[in-house]
Amino acid sequence: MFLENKVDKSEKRGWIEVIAGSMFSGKTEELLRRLRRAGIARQRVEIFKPLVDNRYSEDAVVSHDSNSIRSTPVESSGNILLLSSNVDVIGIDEAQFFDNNLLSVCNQLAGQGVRVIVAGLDMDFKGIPFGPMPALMASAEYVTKVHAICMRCGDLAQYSLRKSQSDKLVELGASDNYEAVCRACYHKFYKK
Ligand SMILES: Nc1ncnc2c1ncn2[C@@H]1O[C@H](COP(=O)(O)OP(=O)(O)O)[C@@H](O)[C@H]1O
Ligand SMILES: Cc1cn([C@H]2C[C@H](O)[C@@H](COP(=O)(O)O)O2)c(=O)[nH]c1=O
Ligand SMILES: [Zn+2]
Repeated sequence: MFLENKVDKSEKRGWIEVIAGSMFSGKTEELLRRLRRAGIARQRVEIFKPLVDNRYSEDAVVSHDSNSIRSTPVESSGNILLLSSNVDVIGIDEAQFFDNNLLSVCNQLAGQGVRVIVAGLDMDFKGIPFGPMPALMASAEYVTKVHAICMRCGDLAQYSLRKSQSDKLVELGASDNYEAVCRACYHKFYKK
């Protein structure tokens, strides 16, 4: 379980937390948990997600278990900076879909004393690091890797297997088109 630093009223220090993993690994649930706790601590919280992610809702971050929180959809990472005055905590979901400038945006916000919590897929369906996620994981103070359960053998899963033949990097979906699988089941699927 992630434990928050105590708020030091004399000096406002920011940092970056990354929650990374495959689809269905609980990234969004963990993000929502941390943001709700920040709200209980009366911190000012803003949540952003990429405009492209309209899978469940236009203006909410929604988990696979239908938990949700209001969020602002933004077209590019630069918009996050513009919309982040007077906040203590910023949550960003589906970070893999943002441009590579997201790292600089998060570093600037952390430098201004903001706690930045980023959730996203660490790998795409090909097993390749996804968008700005690897750079964010390298720069973050805290990285939490969460795991799903392999839908084929019950082991811990870290891959998002795409069931359709599409080769596009961005293809929205859930269990209709994706399965969480472990390393062995992922490679077995591609050897067939
Ligand atoms: N294969 C799976 N492994 C673990 N949880 C799963 C799986 N398939 C569906 N779920 C559900 O998904 C929830 C996590 O959803 P969510 O936080 O939206 O994940 P993520 O953001 O990582 O895709 C779990 O609590 C569980 O109810
Ligand atoms: C692996 C992979 C996934 N996507 C899409 C599918 C979903 O819409 C999101 C991931 O959502 P989650 O909250 O992590 O379940 O990303 C994609 O576009 N490309 C991929 O390679
Ligand atoms: Zn497996």
